[in-house]
Amino acid sequence: MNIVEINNLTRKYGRKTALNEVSLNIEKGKIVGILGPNGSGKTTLIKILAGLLRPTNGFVRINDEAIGIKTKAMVSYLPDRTFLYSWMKIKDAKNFYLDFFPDFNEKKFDELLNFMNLSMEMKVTELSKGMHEKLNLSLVLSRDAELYILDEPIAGVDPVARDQILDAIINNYSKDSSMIITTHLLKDMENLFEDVVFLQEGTIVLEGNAEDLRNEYNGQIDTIYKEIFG
Ligand SMILES: Nc1ncnc2c1ncn2[C@@H]1O[C@H](COP(=O)(O)OP(=O)(O)OP(=O)(O)O)[C@@H](O)[C@H]1O
Repeated sequence: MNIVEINNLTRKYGRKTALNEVSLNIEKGKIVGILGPNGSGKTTLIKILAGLLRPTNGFVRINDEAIGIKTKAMVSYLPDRTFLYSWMKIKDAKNFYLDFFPDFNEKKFDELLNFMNLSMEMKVTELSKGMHEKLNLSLVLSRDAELYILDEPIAGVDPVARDQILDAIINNYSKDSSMIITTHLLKDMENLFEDVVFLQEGTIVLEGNAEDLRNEYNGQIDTIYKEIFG
């Protein structure tokens, strides 16, 4: 059973083709890494899945539904930029999510916040970059969503916080849900991925089960990445 079906997807920005006839199926219950250098089309792909950008051509289905209100309700999306207001304390951010998303799980959020060493009274503007990422990730993972889409979840955090975030992702992942994650930090993240997809200039150049690729290429995904893009 596929959670995501992408068929001949093309996205252009004016003359620039950011995605060129991409086809990809993502199986339910998997954690999939979308990998590729700057400008390869990762964010474009993710924004289309999150319903924030329209394709120029082709189609995408999530749980057999065309992108729209129904799929937006199933997808919990972590953008690569912050989306909270500067007047907010963490407790306001929580209430904002509670109001907005019927699947927001308050208990899960309280536990995650505690795990991330954050507290309700902290002001959003007074958080460091890494703390901010931890908060955003706590919010996004606290939805009982079918599909989580995380764009660069550990960029800009120190190694200890990185491990903490990776643990939070692993602990909060259930086989009933699926995850799509983009990253440049393959060394840190590759063990999380069951499947990986390599994007180059808007085209898929390699995809498959991470363990199979390690065996086939006799190296880590990080090494394969450097061979392809280096
Ligand atoms: N709003 C836009 N207008 C014009 N071109 C854009 C726009 N957004 C992205 N592009 C172009 O589309 C291509 C793909 O960009 P995208 O942001 O999807 O890449 P990415 O793989 O996410 O890169 P990064 O790793 O740097 O975040 C790039 O060539 C980029 O310049």
